[in-house]
Amino acid sequence: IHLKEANRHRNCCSFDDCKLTTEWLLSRTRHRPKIAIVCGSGLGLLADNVSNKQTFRYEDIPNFPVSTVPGHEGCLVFGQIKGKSCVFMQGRFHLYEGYSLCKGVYCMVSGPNFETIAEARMLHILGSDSVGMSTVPEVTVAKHCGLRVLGLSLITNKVSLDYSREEKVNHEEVLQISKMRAEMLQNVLLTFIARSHQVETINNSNCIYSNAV
Ligand SMILES: O=P(O)(O)O[C@H]1O[C@H](CO)[C@@H](O)[C@H]1O
Ligand SMILES: Nc1nc2[nH]cnc2c(=O)[nH]1
Repeated sequence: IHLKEANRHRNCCSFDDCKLTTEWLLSRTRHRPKIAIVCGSGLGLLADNVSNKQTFRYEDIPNFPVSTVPGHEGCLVFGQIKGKSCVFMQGRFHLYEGYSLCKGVYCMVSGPNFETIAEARMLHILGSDSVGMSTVPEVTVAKHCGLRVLGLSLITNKVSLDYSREEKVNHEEVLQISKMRAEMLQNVLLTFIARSHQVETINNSNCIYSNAV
């Protein structure tokens, strides 16, 4: 499947676009890497010595962005190093190429009921990417107190924008998905806490990254 060139420079793909990319890759490789390495300019050779190598050109992967900079081959390379599955990105994406980080807007409604389809459509038109019933009040108060805040929200369900859609959101589904993803979130939290001293260092050096935390 090839996307039109114009589509390739969109900053964000939808959930369904990313799902298609994931399924396409999962069905073509047996590698299930836990380590991913993004190779900088001219450093694509870091992937040269992997065993059981499997290479996909970015342009052949559905919904995948393409590299435009010389020295960035534009390949996703799966392989093993010391028996561990890895994936290398031979070519990365830069702000100056028109790519940017995928940021989302979280919006809160007071609940306890879920938003109606009309309300969901309104939030969508206003630019919201996700909706919950919490977090905003806590963050507002925390910022007033001068605290630095990191909000982690688990996206548990799709919000319906369509009257013909049969499925309705329900709290049981939210709890079920939360339970399924709790371990993953726990790992994110553990890693974050373990590395929080790095964040301190980065903040103290006034690196732009500090704005993300
Ligand atoms: O925001 P938390 O408390 O995680 O729970 C969210 O999930 C519930 C909806 O199923 C609501 O209570 C909403 O606030
Ligand atoms: N407002 C809102 N809060 C949620 N919390 C979990 N799922 C939802 C949802 O679909 N809407």
